[in-house]
Amino acid sequence: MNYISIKDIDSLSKWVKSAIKIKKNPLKNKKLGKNKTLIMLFFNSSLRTRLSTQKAAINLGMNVMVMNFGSEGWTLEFEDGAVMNSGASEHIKEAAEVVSQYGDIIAIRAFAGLVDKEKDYAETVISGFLKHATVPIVNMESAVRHPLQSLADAITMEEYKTKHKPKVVLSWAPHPRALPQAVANSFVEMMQMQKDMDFVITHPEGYELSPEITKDSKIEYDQNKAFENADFVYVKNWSNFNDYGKVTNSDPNWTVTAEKMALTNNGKFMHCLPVRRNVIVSDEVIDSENSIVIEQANNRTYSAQLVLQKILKKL
Ligand SMILES: CCC[C@H](NC(=O)CCC(=O)O)C(=O)O
Ligand SMILES: NC(=O)OP(=O)(O)O
Repeated sequence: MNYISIKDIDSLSKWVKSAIKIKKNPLKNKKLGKNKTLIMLFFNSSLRTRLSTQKAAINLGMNVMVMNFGSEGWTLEFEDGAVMNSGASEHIKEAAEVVSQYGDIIAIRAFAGLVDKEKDYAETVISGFLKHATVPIVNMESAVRHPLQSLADAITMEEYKTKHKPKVVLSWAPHPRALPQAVANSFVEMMQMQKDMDFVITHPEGYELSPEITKDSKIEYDQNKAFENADFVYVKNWSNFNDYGKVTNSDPNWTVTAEKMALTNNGKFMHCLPVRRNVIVSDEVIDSENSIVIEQANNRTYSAQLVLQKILKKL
């Protein structure tokens, strides 16, 4: 069993309930991971994913090895049949098979390069590990998806929802750098699995996410209209998908302010973090009692622990 996409989950409601049960007694399965090793490979920076996934493994009694592959590992070649006479020092085939000798589960973070859309949306890096590794693979944010994050998001909304069918808004906000679409993609895919939520995506025209992700999800180009009567406001920047990897809009009118949150139904503010204060969201909003970003980050441990637990039980 691998965990690459939120769609690897057979029943989101059952997984969310199981994660909340784990949260109530996180050391219940302390023996399950005894003498099993989680290897975490980071091609990019992390705070929450690195610490929460390691904490989850420790809660299950696992050994953990962490490597900053991006700065400490060899440059990898992902093309089969490549003549390796230039940059790459090692082929993914050897790297994945060798790492598989040292661990029982491999977790990988490798962000989108945001240069070659085809390469990124082919999930080249994590697909290379999936193809050549001989142990299960967990996605800690790939080019296209961040399923540990969106499972934690689902757990958090379950804990904080106050009505049967809450209105949930995914809102773009400006950012000075070109960021991946992965977090937004996984949030959309998770929301499409929710049975009783009213979901809308809001962003400037031209900032549509991949239509293969959004499918028939509702899109509202007027942010204020989207915020009206919302119960949850999930905010995330992403770089342009159509003009791939570019920052073509930095409009500060999309920054989430108290005035915009006043349009909601006393809505909760959510963000995966890290967040650029006073660019993505004002201090007033993220410091308000309606902000649940810290509990959302806390739930990353239980999202990861449920995934690892399910994989360990199948080893
Ligand atoms: C969980 C989010 C990870 C990453 N975020 C960033 O790279 C933010 C970097 C910055 O704000 O400088 C992203 O947007 O995918
Ligand atoms: N939300 C999240 O994945 O945070 P990090 O990038 O700090 O791991």
